[in-house]
Amino acid sequence: MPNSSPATDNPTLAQLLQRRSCWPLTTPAPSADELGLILDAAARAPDHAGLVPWRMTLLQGDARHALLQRVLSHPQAQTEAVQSMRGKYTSKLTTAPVVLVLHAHIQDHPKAPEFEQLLAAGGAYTNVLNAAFALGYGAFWSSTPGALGQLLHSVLGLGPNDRMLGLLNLGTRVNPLVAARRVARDTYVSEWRGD
Ligand SMILES: Cc1cc2nc3c(=O)[nH]c(=O)nc-3n(C[C@H](O)[C@H](O)[C@H](O)COP(=O)(O)O)c2cc1C
Repeated sequence: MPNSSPATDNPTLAQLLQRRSCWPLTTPAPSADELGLILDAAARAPDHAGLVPWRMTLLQGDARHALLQRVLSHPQAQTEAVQSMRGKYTSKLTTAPVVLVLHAHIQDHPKAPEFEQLLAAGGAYTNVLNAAFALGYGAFWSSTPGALGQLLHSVLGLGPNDRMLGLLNLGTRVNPLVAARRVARDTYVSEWRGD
């Protein structure tokens, strides 16, 4: 199998092969209808036993700043380590016009263990990235460094079966799109021929 991508005139696949993460992001945000479509794409992820483990808490406008303030004023945030991260937390929670706090709700299931539910959630969020890109918006999936994940878990009132999986920011790209450097396919695919 050659390692370079063959040409395709399939527009869906061509777009998928060009997807990039973009940061920073600004207004305009996706319209309500566009955002609905982007979020609906999550529900087309493969999902063992139909448990719908992916969850997203949607933040827009002033709610982003309100959540940041709740995070920073949380009793567990009154440490030097957290306060030294104020700038980073502010950037992650208030730069893009739309912020999705990503979490997975894990259920006990005899055939779908936790790791499969986390994989399904990852697939759902990747669909969100691809849908945003398809509509011409920028998106970026990032971690919750330091104590941010635990603080968001607490401020959002999540439970013991909820796992924080990061932040997905959505908005308009500030910088021009730079083509992705392709990873050679044989880095991640090996063919087993039975000999
Ligand atoms: C779960 C997860 C967490 C991530 N966290 C960060 C992060 O905190 N900071 C960062 O620079 N990139 C992070 N990334 C990587 C970016 O989202 C992005 O994939 C990377 O910059 C490569 O860009 P590309 O998607 O255009 O190839 C994360 C990716 C995943 C899947």
